[in-house]
Amino acid sequence: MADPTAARTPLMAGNWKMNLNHVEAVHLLQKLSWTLQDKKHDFDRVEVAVLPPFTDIRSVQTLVDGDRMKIKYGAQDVSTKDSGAYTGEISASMLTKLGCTYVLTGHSERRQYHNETDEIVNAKTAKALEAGLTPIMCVGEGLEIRKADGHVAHCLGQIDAGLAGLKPDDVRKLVIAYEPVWAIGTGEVATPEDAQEVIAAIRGRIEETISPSVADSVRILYGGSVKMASAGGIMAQPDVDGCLVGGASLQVEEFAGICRYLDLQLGYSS
Ligand SMILES: O=C(CO)COP(=O)(O)O
Repeated sequence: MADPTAARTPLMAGNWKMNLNHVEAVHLLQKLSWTLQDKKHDFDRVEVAVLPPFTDIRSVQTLVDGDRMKIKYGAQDVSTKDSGAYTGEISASMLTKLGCTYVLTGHSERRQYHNETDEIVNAKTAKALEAGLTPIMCVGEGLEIRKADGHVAHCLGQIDAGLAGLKPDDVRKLVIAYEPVWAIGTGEVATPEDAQEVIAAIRGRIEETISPSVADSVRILYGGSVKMASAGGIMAQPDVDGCLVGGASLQVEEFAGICRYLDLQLGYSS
């Protein structure tokens, strides 16, 4: 049996999407770092990462290195190719060279607006791992599927296809994010129980198809309209290992509050 209470360091990742130029990115990151430092945030207890647009990453790298920040960073997409005539694409090794730790694969906005299939998501995830990046592979159902009660099966299908052919030790390292499409940017946050249901099913599937020890290690995040006020309840669920935050990650106080959910959790439950 997979042990849902196995020690997994929570991860709070801010997906900035197509927001903030490199100057704005530096300002926001400085403020975030000061705020977290001020509150004596323990980065070993809750890991913090930001995922800026490609054009910001070099500036983020310079700031993080120069100020020895413990905040990690990464990208929102990666090519399935190594190099060559692929206009507009960014390779995994380019991201590694910029000190990226993470890269999103299969975000629903890439699936929806760029026709990314499960096969493409699988190829991107494999490329990222090969280059030493940690993919944050996203899955999630749309509203119609949720209404028809097909959400668990849909997400497990995306998991099977996205992880196909990966080595167990690679799956152990990666991060999965469950982001119900109907909860993204809508203010419609899934209940903690909704998040737990799907995330526990994903962990169960990994236990079945890979191994219990991999299922115990892999971190699975929830994403979709997470705010400071909802983070505590979501994080109280045994299988939820962090949050992938969109809109609220652009507001320093909100995102810092989400990262500090442990300090604030008591307040939320009273
Ligand atoms: O898509 C998301 C993060 O990747 C969620 O976005 P929101 O937090 O803005 O709903």
